Amino acid sequence: MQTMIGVIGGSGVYDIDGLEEARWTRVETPWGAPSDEILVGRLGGMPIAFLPRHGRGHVHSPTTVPYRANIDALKRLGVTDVVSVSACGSFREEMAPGDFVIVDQFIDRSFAREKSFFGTGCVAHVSLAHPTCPRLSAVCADAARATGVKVHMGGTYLCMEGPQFSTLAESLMYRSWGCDVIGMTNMPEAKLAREAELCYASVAMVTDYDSWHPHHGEVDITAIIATLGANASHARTLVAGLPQRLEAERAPCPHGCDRALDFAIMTAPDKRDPALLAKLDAVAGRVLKG
Ligand SMILES: CSC[C@H]1O[C@H](OP(=O)(O)O)[C@H](O)[C@@H]1O
Ligand SMILES: Nc1ncnc2[nH]cnc12
Repeated sequence: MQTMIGVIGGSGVYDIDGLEEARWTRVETPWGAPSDEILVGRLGGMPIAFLPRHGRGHVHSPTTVPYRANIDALKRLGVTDVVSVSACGSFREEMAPGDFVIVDQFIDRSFAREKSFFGTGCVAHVSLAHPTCPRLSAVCADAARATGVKVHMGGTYLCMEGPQFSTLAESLMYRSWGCDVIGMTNMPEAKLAREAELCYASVAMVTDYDSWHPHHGEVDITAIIATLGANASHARTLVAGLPQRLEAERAPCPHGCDRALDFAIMTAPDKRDPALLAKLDAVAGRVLKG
């Protein structure tokens, strides 16, 4: 199978440059419209799809991002490896604004979002103990280091609902839980990527110290936006470095991301809802066909 990179650009990252044969494409999905058209093309000879998570012009809030449509659309286009690029607050002194954190764990505190492609008529339970792909994460870390930014390998991302930032009490509590960074979007994105059998890596770019830090006061969106600009430029350089670090002919994921549904579907074949099965054509076609 051919490798195809899918990049989901977060706040401040609404396009990428350097693509050959680039065109913005509208993709319809059974889960509605994705956040925006998707920029498809080739980068360093490798097929790539770029989707701005909030849409160009930042239209969608973290709650209204159509997460299922976004992941389905990338899968439908042939994407095999999803790189999520996000802004985040930091709970660690050493994870400073401008640093990149290659996230490997999540605590999901979001509550107003659809979190699964499956449900009544086709129930599935995928494993999420290791929600990111170590192979793809290592590639992202290497590409991030090459941009010159400080890279932290591994970190726990607290996903809050938002759109308001945390209270001081919440910020202190998340810190006491051992969280490293905080954002509003990587869940349910990572869960859905796993259900869709896509490798998923999360590059979290620190913009602020949330509100716990005694010397940095509360989160200030103006300061965040100032940091976003430099982070976004490093993110674009990181993305440009991905194709040379990935195999064009893709070996199966050694961590099994691309086989996550092998034993996950619980609903007996004769009890499955044909309407839901039809919606699952891209996400679960591999295991539902035949
Ligand atoms: C602009 S600060 C808050 C906003 O930024 C992050 O977005 P993304 O994860 O898409 O980069 C954060 O999650 C909030 O949505
Ligand atoms: N402190 C913060 N909390 C939640 N999301 C963020 N995105 C960037 N900074 C953030």
